[in-house]
Amino acid sequence: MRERLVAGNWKMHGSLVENKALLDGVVAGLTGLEGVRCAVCVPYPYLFQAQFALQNTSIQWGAQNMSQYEKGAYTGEVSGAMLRDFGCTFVIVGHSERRALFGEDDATVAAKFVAAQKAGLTPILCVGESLAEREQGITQQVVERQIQAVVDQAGLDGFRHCVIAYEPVWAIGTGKTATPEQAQEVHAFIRGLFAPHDAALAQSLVILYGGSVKGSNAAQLFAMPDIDGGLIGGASLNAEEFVTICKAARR
Ligand SMILES: O=C[C@H](O)COP(=O)(O)O
Repeated sequence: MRERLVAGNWKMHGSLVENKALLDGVVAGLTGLEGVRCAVCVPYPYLFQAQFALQNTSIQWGAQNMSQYEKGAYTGEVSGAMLRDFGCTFVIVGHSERRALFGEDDATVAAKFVAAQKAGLTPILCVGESLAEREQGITQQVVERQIQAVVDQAGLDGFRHCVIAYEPVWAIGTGKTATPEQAQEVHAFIRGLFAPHDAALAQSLVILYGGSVKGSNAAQLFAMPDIDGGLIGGASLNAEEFVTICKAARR
């Protein structure tokens, strides 16, 4: 049986004071919870704060981006090894905000995926179509292209130690959630891309849904056969809401 995972993506939110309350609330709410792995992906400056608060808990932590380069003259960049130094398990790569606002193309995302694994991190690879692409009926082509770019650099083997997050861009931060059926259709499609090459790998892939997941809609989404958990933006900034979502993902 595939494991369940719920990861929070705080995006560019928080402060030392706010984070303390949020982390305390998450720890209190999730202590003793079994049947689901929980994590938070925090802004770089707060990695140490997350590590300090979560190190003796079952909750894991990670970053929201990293450099594709190992080290060197790359002003402003953060390497995978640096994230490991702060105990990160996960790093998000290819979030649609990085793709759309910071010019990350498929090849760059793939290079980051490879660099993350090299550093011992588990990449959470985000894929998903825009509203225009959905309306053109090319959701599957877009998602396949984004995944193929990573297969080209990481090989199929690269997918043995990663998480995929399907995040339709039109559902991110908009309050407009994909219906469980819409999400399931794409999740099954993603799994199906791997099945002809390696059926066991396809079955073992952890595929999260992201896009306006809330305490009130999480259970219906997580009830779908190919949805293994969620990547949670806005709702991960509220401890009670995040805990509710994590509980909804329990097996
Ligand atoms: O990484 C998380 C996604 O972008 C979803 O964000 P959201 O839950 O605020 O819609």
